[in-house]
Amino acid sequence: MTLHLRACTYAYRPWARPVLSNLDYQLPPGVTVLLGPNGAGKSTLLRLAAGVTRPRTGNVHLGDLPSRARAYRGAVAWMPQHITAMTALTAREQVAYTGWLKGMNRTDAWTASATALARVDLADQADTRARRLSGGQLRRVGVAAALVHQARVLLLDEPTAGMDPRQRRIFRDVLAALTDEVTVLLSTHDVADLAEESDHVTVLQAGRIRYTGTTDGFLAHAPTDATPGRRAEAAYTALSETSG
Ligand SMILES: Nc1ncnc2c1ncn2[C@@H]1O[C@H](COP(=O)(O)OP(=O)(O)OP(=O)(O)O)[C@@H](O)[C@H]1O
Repeated sequence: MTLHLRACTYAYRPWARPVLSNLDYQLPPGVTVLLGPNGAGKSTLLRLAAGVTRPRTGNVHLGDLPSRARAYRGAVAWMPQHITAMTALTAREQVAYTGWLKGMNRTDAWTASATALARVDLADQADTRARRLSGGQLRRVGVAAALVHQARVLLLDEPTAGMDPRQRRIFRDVLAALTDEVTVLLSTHDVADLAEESDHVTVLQAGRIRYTGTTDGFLAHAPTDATPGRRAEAAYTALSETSG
């Protein structure tokens, strides 16, 4: 089942210039990294894909399922850019609560919460109140919440922001361990860290798709003398500079 945004236009105010205008986007299978400068519209695209924001015109589907359908919200997980610590809840309770909101029963959500926290290396903080966690730990709670209900599509808004290098590596391991049935779209400014390990790259600029395709195709935009290990950054810079 493919997630498809068709002719989507979105503006935050009726009179404002649209952030996304007549955008067509089809999410390929595997892991896609969404790149773009601040304000390009990455979070907006992810919110539309998650069904938490409706396009002014156009539509969003997962296969035949429209984003307004209840089943759509069960099939898609969204990790917002800003994770809110729920007052008085522990990390495990917060993740379990997300599972319950997504339709799991209480027992399954409680069990799956512990598993998801272990996957992001946060088992030792499961009983800590979420509001006492560091920024990087809270982001891992956000990733765990996205993993908890076995969604088919994961939409992750800057999942590695604020994570230390070890945690970023663990996050890459989490992605690598996902089964082929799971499709991922994640936004990041960590171009070097994530882009070279993804299957696909999408570059968004001022609400338009500047590039979408395989990671190899993306890296081919790097100059031939680009330093090994910095090819993704070089490719991104080259694409940004040649934008029309
Ligand atoms: N709640 C809002 N109200 C009004 N304008 C908004 C709102 N959220 C975002 N915008 C505007 O929409 C545009 C796209 O924002 P968006 O957050 O989607 O970009 P982004 O690519 O995710 O940026 P960043 O990399 O900084 O997170 C920006 O011009 C931003 O100012």
